[in-house]
Amino acid sequence: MGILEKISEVEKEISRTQKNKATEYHLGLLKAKLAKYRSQLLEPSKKSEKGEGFDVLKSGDARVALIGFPSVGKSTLLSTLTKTESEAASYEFTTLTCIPGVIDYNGANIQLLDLPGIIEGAAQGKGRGRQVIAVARTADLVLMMLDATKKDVHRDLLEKELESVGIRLNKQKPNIYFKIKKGGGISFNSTCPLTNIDEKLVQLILHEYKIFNAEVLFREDCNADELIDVICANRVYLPCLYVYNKIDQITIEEVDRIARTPNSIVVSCNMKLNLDYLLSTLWEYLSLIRVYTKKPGQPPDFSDGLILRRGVTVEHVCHAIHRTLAEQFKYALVWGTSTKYSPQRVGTSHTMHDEDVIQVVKK
Ligand SMILES: Nc1nc2c(ncn2[C@@H]2O[C@H](COP(=O)(O)OP(=O)(O)OP(=O)(O)O)[C@@H](O)[C@H]2O)c(=O)[nH]1
Ligand SMILES: [K+]
Ligand SMILES: [Mg+2]
Repeated sequence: MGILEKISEVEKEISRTQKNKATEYHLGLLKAKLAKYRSQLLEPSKKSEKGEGFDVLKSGDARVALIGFPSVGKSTLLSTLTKTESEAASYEFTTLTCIPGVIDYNGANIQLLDLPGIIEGAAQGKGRGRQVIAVARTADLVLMMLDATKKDVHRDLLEKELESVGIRLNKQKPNIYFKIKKGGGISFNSTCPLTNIDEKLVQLILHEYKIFNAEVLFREDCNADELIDVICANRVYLPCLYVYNKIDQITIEEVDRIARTPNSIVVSCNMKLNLDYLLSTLWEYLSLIRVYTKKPGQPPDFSDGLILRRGVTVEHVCHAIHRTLAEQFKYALVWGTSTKYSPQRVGTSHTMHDEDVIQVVKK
């Protein structure tokens, strides 16, 4: 019997079995069996190694990857926040591929990717861990879903998995200037006192990587790990939101404690608790802003804002409106929190805020 047949046999048996006190144990065993078969299905065979079903086209204004242990409620969240249905069930490894959905929020399209659960050893290729992690690297944000009824070890384990493949969560890229040279040895400098590393250690590390000519300038007090990250150059720095699901199952004191930990949000997907707050936090963490355009003598077009990133300037806005607008730019009028007066006349280098209104005046 093939693995898929075994799975469907067990599924049939589960649906045949009446749910009551007497069958509790039997049902539990069946579910464990189902999870075992499903995890076997996840073992990378030569075929699935390539990541079939995982190369989903990037679309929309931002991409969010759902990472978590099996059965924490990832698919339930996707089905709740988007128009896409992703199968959710009480057994582990229900989801086997990458399922994209779209969150429509503040006029932005945020691509949400439901993924198979990952477990310890994922980075080494356990289950579909490697494919899942590869998808996470392409995201603008990791939404790490955790089961609020379980201990915090899950969070540490997942962080370690992602760390081990070069994903850095809620960390800035170390401020070290590093450039490999053709000759001249290693030039080492710093603009601040270094308490974790010295010239000798830097040299040792660089030699380990067979680098003998380079310029290294520490602009902050970094340690050896951070230097290695810069040398390796393939690290990705992603914001991460820890979303604790199933708070309907824990005490209010526990909810309160978890909600106070950094970068964490408490929700219940089943009860639809706190999902609005989750969305507004996602928006913040993705650094998304809306900018509304206005034609002279007309009210702003609030129905169709431009979705941009925090920190964009008027020049970026011009490019987003039309390819050639920046060349014809004379000045712009801006209303909103980015200016002292409303409206204020600004140039191309002015930085825009969320919900600003702009009117571009051409030459
Ligand atoms: N009590 C409670 N159960 C929930 C909640 N959200 C989801 N669940 C249940 O948790 C189980 C697993 O949900 P899924 O959405 O399949 O979880 P998943 O993380 O996608 O699981 P895999 O795809 O197997 O990794 C289901 O039985 C859900 O009904 C919640 O807020 N509270
Ligand atoms: K599940
Ligand atoms: Mg799922």
